[in-house]
Amino acid sequence: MEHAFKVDLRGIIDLLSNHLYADPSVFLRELLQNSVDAITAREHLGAAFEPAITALLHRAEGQLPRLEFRDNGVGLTEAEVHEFLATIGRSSKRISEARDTFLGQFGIGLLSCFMVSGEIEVTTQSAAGGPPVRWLAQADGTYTVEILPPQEQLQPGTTVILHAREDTDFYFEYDELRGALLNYGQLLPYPVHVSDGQQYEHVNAVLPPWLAFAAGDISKREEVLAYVKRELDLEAFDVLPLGGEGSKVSGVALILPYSTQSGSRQWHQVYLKRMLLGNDARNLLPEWAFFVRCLINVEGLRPTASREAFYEDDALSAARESLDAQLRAYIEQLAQRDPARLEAFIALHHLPIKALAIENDDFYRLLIHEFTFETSTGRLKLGEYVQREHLIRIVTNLDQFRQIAQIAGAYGHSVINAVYTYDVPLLRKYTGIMGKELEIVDAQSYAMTLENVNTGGLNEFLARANQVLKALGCEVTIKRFAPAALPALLIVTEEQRQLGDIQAAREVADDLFAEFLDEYEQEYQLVRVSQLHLNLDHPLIQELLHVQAPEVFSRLVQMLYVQAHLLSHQPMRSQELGLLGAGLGDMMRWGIQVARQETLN
Ligand SMILES: Nc1ncnc2c1ncn2[C@@H]1O[C@H](COP(=O)(O)OP(=O)(O)OP(=O)(O)O)[C@@H](O)[C@H]1O
Repeated sequence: MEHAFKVDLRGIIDLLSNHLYADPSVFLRELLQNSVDAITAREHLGAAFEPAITALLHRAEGQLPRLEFRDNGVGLTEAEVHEFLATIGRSSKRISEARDTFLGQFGIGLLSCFMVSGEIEVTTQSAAGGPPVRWLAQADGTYTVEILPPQEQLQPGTTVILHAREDTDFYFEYDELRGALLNYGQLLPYPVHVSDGQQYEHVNAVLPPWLAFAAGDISKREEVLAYVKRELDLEAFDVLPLGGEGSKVSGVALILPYSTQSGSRQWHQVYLKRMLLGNDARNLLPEWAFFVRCLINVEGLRPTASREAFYEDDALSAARESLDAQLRAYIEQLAQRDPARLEAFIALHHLPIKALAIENDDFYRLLIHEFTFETSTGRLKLGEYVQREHLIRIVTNLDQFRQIAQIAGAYGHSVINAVYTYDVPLLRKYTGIMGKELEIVDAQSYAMTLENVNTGGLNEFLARANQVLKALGCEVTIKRFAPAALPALLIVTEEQRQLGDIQAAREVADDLFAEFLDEYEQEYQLVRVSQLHLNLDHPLIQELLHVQAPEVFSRLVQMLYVQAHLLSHQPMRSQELGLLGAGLGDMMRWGIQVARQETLN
């Protein structure tokens, strides 16, 4: 036996309201869209008429409001009412030859009215003639069809009547209704009016200036920026037109005036055939473009049933590629025409731009020289850096960078501090794309490049100096290096640095934490010592070689150590602070002694 499916309309309404549509106000979008389609269909018949869509609110004392939504479109015959209004999923538009010109196609949109009204009443006069028909549908899935007496003067068109419920009263307030119609219908090609008997408005009388700007009128630029500031509360960094001749997409991209991250919530205004679809263009814009907000109208794409996104098809890919190319072109043009503005743009949005450069070679070539890095010779654009250096030297740890930065300059090197997000992959890519070698530098291997000294005659001196600093875990070497004004350089290994941190923490910790730190410290006891490189080219070191008095010698070596320690930006432990205090005390005492001696003489 063959049976027909039964449909539980309440289940379907629940599905639509809770799972398909973002919020109940979309019933107005669906009504608008049906009216626009009906007017378009009537125009296809070649009829001459003034298209009009009107939303009329009726509010009577003590009663819930009623909305009459009228259009003078093609209307429906009795047979069409049964076929299209009363059959869920059946749409006159899908079977039409002109289906591409219509907004609707799924045959479910009208049901969204049940989200705000217990019944839907449709009165319609077909452009094909015949009597007017009234269709009255209940949310329980029952409906009646009534043939009304023919009226000579009646123009084709359709009126949908909805009755507010207690819980949906809000959507029937004049301001709310006007706002929603403006939101959805601002760009529609047919006039949309709203009235409650006292107030009246032509909702889409004024088109927003971005439409003309997108169509090529660049004189509208300032107007667009002012409009965006007023209506969207956005002081855009820049605005660029999207689309162009023959494009399915036309609109504007607003460059955000603040930094944003890829995960942050994004809004756009996306219109399909000039009807607002929603605020999400996620599948229309390239992923990397999270620093733009778009106001955009799309012509040849298919919406999903919820009408809040587009079908993933070839047309969508083509539109996305075209937007991708236009946003890139904007950045390219900034690079060529307005370097100062590009700099400001990069400063704002460097993270997404760097991410894009890492993944895209063309983009990399275009912008890599524009990125600014901290180097041992100040902040530099990579373009300036590579002109000066024959090798790119990068340091990936901040402490190491500080140590190396002290001496690199004297060797004619500049090193890049590459500790920030994307720096390393971005710079590493340079060799492959631009052909310049890159070296990741660390402080110890860098210290190896200091010039060794024949220590033959200095062994005794080195033994004494090492004896002084042994308790601090520091080994003394003697080298020649530039700058000659730097008497000593302290190089601390990563492990040693952590030990320094642990010891500094241990000194201020309470008992329980101190115990834990003690244990932790044990693990680090075996690590290599730090190294104090004394600079033989420095006059002070030359003199130190001849100092015999043990007390003076120790103090001088300790003070050289403390000075180098300070310059290396290491945390000062109580040992170093103690040495600094005692050393300064001695220096002052000795100075006073010398002064006294001079007075006596
Ligand atoms: N204002 C109207 N004038 C003339 N016909 C209408 C009107 N509103 C609805 N219809 C008819 O009712 C059918 C069903 O409308 P409904 O809004 O449910 O779906 P649709 O517009 O075809 O598709 P979608 O679900 O994508 O909106 C339409 O295909 C159209 O034939």
